[in-house]
Amino acid sequence: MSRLPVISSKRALTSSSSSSENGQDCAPAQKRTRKDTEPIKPLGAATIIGGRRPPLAATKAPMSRPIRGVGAATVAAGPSRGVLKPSLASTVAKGSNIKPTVASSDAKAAGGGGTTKRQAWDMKGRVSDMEVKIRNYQTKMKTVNQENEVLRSSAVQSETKVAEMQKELERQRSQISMYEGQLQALSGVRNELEKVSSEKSTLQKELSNLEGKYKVMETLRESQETELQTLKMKLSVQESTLTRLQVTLKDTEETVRSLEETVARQQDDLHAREMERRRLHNTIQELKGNIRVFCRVRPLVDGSTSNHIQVPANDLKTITLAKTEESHTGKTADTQKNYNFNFDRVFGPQATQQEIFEEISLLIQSALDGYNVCCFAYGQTGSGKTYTMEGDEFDATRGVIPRAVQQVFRAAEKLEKEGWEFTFTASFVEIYNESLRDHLYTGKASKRPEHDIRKATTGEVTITNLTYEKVINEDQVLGLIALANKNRSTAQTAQNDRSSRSHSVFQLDIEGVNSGRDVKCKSTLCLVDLAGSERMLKSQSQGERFKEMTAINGSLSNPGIVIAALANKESYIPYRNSKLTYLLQNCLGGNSKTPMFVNIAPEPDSFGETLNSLRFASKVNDCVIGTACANKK
Ligand SMILES: Nc1ncnc2c1ncn2[C@@H]1O[C@H](COP(=O)(O)OP(=O)(O)OP(=O)(O)O)[C@@H](O)[C@H]1O
Repeated sequence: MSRLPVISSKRALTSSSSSSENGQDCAPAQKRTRKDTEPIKPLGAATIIGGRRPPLAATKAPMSRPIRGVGAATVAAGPSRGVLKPSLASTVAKGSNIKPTVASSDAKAAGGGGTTKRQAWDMKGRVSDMEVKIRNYQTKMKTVNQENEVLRSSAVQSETKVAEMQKELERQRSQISMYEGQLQALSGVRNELEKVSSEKSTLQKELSNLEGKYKVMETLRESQETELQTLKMKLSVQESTLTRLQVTLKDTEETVRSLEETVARQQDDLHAREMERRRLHNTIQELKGNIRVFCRVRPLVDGSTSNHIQVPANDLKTITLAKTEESHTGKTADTQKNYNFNFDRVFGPQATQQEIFEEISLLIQSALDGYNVCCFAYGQTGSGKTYTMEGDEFDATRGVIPRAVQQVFRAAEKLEKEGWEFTFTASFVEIYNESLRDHLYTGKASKRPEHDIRKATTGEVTITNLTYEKVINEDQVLGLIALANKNRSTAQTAQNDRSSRSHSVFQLDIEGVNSGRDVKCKSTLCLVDLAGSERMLKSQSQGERFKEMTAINGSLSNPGIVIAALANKESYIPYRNSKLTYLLQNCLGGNSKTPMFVNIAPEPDSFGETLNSLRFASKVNDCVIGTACANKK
């Protein structure tokens, strides 16, 4: 179909080429053909034969008017039906070449048979020419018709070909659509392939990762295998060692059994020796005296030495108080009066807290052996009683109470290894003006309870509503002492000089049980910081102050009176004379050990009070109370 224009042009070319082949004569003839409306029919010649024509028209007609062959016409129509083969085209070209032949025949005819021109009058000749011409034309027509037939058959062939080609086209189209379908399927496949390939690359990455991990695991496995081998070797070594050790163990168990028997025997020995030690220890203490009095001289505030107090360096038991009496007349020399006192030990101003404690530590030890121990500090205000009993917070300056507590807990710890179990109960009470105040009270001040001293039928003395705190170590006791000091300073603020005029009694009740030996012991360690011992002139004291002074004086002298009564083995011991003696009755009797510190102030103006203190202490020192016995069951 698309080749039609090409064929037309070919046809045009063929036509033009044929024109050029025919020479110039043909071209004007074609032009004329287009202008003429009426073609000249061949029959016209016959008509021409019969009629007369002007010579010009007669000569002109065969020259100018080409006879259009049927074949030529058919050829013109032919190309529109399809593609012409080159052979056909040449045939057509040949067909178209007929024109010049006819034209030349015409020319011959017109010329009257070749180069000879017919005369006008030679009608016969001219007719014959015409007939020749007609015959030529007829021959030509036949040829053209034949060619036409050829062309037709060729066209039919072409149509068949076209139909075949259309069929082919259809087939190819369906093939194309099939291919397109396949292509679509293939593009799906390609997508699938791309997906698969991306999955593949992911899997490859994973694979390479896994390979890496595998390598690591492999290395690990190898190292673990090596380790396993080493362990196996060690195990086998250890197994053989174990076998050896098991044999040794049996031997050792035998040895342990025999050693245990030895230990048990030795523990029995140890216990017997411990009991013997206690007995001997306490015999020594008793020989030394259950009442022991120590004198301690406080250093002067400026560090200088006091002239009226003499503590000989070579005699640790004597103190001399020297008084220079001026001559009344002035004629005689001043006389010096010496007051000599003997005590269990005299400590000069340089004595340390450690030295002080060492002196009583053996007595404190007795508290764990079941003996009641009551340690007093006696002396005028400011003489150093509290310093001796409590001391300062630093290790070197700690007083008797913290050191005693430390010793008791350490000794208890050692005794626990020998089967003893101890329980400790602490209390801290103040006796002021014959009334009791709990130093460990932590409640509201307005709700402070009243206290009273009670004696049970067992002989045990307790204070009602008092805080009795179970303690298990030294630190807890130190915490309670700190609480007591806080309570005391609060009371001190409310009432001036109260602490100087009150007694502070720290008590540690000790109960020990040795269930293995079926032994029990019970004792009380009492550490008492007495009120200032200075005497007040009765004339200076009135009302409450007088009452207070009487109470202090009574309670201070009453321990001495009680001790004296005990020493004299009197039938009535006046414990009830004061709250202090009533509270401490179990610690003052024959069942107790009583160390007492008499503290003296070195200032010259304290001479009188110092003399009084030393006299009182000396009296106590002279008392010999009966043999103490431990509270053991
Ligand atoms: N041996 C000593 N060495 C150094 N300083 C001491 C000594 N004895 C006492 N002092 C100091 O002297 C001052 C008075 O002592 P302390 O308070 O112990 O006297 P006290 O007899 O308890 O008085 P009070 O009856 O008023 O309670 C305190 O500052 C104390 O630190």
